[in-house]
Amino acid sequence: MAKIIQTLGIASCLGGPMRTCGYAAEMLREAYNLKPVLQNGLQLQWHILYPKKEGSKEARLAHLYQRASEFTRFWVENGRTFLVIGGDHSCAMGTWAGVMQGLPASSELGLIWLDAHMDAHTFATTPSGNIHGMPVAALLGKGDERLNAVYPADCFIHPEKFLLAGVRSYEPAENALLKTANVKVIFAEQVTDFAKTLQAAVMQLSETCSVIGISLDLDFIDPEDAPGVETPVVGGIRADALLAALAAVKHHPKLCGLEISEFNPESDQQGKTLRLMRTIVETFYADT
Ligand SMILES: NC(=[NH2+])NCCC[C@H](N)C(=O)O
Repeated sequence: MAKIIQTLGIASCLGGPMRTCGYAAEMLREAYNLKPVLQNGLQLQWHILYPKKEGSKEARLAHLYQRASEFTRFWVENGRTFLVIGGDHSCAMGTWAGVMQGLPASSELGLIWLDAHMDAHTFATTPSGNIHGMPVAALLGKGDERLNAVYPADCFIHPEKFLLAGVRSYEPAENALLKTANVKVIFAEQVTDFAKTLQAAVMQLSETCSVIGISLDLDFIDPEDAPGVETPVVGGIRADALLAALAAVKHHPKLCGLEISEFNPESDQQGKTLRLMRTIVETFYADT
């Protein structure tokens, strides 16, 4: 019997600087169409959302993330494991807002955020104006008015249930926001055995949370292994170490799903990052 994973593609690059990172879901779906036999009969059931054609960037994102949140909310309410394929990483605002809405209380969610960046800016502090540098602030309830208008819910992650790992590029203002909120940050240079780091994170969150999610920005991975991202930063965790870590935690009963973001086909090298995305999905969801 095939194992069916509900998969939401959020085909938008509106939050990032590049114009091609919205294609990840379609490209991954195509890769599965060409080679559909997956490990252990894993099957992805695709739902792909596209932004509206009209309106301001922020209004289009608000609408898109509202729709995305309805999917994850429904899946969580029904106890289904899911996969989300962004889009730029601002898609996390839709994904995890929906998860919290599907839970009896937002405090039941623990989120592990794997990223080279902190993504904890607001419109007041952003150096680039790019919303993909802001989803963490929004999810923690630390957004400014303009950012909150994009965020689709009024429930937020509790800072002690949010953990950021792999960071190696950030600006002082976002670091200050996380420090004030008391969020735990594990910098890339502090990681020696990532499987141990991830296992410890899952164990820690599982003590107080009923549901745990993982949000992966592909730029968490070293650009040597994942060159196809919008904002690469050297010194990341190698792909093998990430795969070993995902394999080590994937059977934890509280894990509700994985989100993968920031794939940029324009800077990929011979399909390396696309193949890695597929391997990540198979490693995380296949039964063995
Ligand atoms: N999701 C990402 N790739 N974020 C990168 C953000 C980079 C920089 N801190 C900015 O705000 O512009």
